[in-house]
Amino acid sequence: MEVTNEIRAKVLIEALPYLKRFYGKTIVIKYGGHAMVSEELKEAFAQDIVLMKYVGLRPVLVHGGGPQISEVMAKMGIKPVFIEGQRVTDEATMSVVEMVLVGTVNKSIVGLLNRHGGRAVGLSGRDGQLVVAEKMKIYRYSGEDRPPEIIDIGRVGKVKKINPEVIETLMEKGFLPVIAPVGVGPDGEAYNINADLVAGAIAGALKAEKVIYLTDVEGVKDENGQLISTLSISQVGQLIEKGIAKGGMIPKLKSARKALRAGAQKAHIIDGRVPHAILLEIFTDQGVGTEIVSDFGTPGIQGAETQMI
Ligand SMILES: Nc1ncnc2c1ncn2[C@@H]1O[C@H](COP(=O)(O)OP(=O)(O)O)[C@@H](O)[C@H]1O
Ligand SMILES: CC(=O)N[C@@H](CCC(=O)OP(=O)(O)O)C(=O)O
Repeated sequence: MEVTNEIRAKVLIEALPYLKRFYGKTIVIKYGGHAMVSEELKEAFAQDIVLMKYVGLRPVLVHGGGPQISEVMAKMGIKPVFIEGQRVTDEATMSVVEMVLVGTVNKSIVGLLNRHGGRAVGLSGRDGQLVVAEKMKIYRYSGEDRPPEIIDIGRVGKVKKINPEVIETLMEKGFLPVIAPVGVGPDGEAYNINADLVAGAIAGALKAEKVIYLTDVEGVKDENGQLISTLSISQVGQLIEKGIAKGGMIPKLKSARKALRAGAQKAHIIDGRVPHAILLEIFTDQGVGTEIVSDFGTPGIQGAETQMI
């Protein structure tokens, strides 16, 4: 198709209401390890983030790196094990996690963004006590008259508190924070935290306009494999309880629900394999993936879902 000047102008004008609406607003983006595939996609991703920043939005990036951790573990002869989407993390695994997330993945994203003029600064949740962690226990429902089974998954954390001052200070000075999901425990020790949970907690603490999870599926699918375009937080429990949302989708949905309850406006789960997925979501009428919205006043559907506490 020939791109005429008329089409070029139309595309820019279509973005105008979104530019006005989101000017000065904080957008938290979770960049999943599965979305960091080709060089071409990484470049498109970096352009989107830097463009957002230059048109006056305040992006904050939280990245994952699960597949990259598993790859290094495999080379070391350690077999990755996941329970409810959480990596079982013993001491040896924790060293690999921190080395890969903070030492390799974080630095390469910072480098990529800075090549595009992003003024990115890399941090882990240990810097400035940004992400205070406590040990996560997994409680599994084991029948009506029985106490829940407690599963110990090692040095895996959940977010206890976010101290956002360090990222606020960086953003005020025009820097772009890029955060690796490693938290700090009460004795200064490192905790491995699922990046979705960190992104949601940061979005909640910053009362972000949006939290966007970039992943490797179109969005959340229903029991028939059809894309759900809008989901309210009261439907999240049921999707998990019925086993429709499984594995890595569970922490995304729970974290989105938590972010919205804490004051973030909206969450989106979108396909990071689509070039410029973020721009399409924020600046066009079409919207992509699944949006998750609040429905205060509607009681949540509670069930016997496995709880990550
Ligand atoms: N209901 C669902 N809809 C869409 N994806 C789902 C659903 N349930 C489970 N998933 C799985 O969740 C995965 C995304 O989570 P994950 O692998 O952790 O990605 P990331 O590394 O991007 O965080 C998808 O690839 C898909 O296999
Ligand atoms: C506890 C836990 O599972 N932590 C994750 C942290 C990285 C992550 O979340 O990466 P993705 O977003 O790419 O999946 C892990 O070890 O894989």
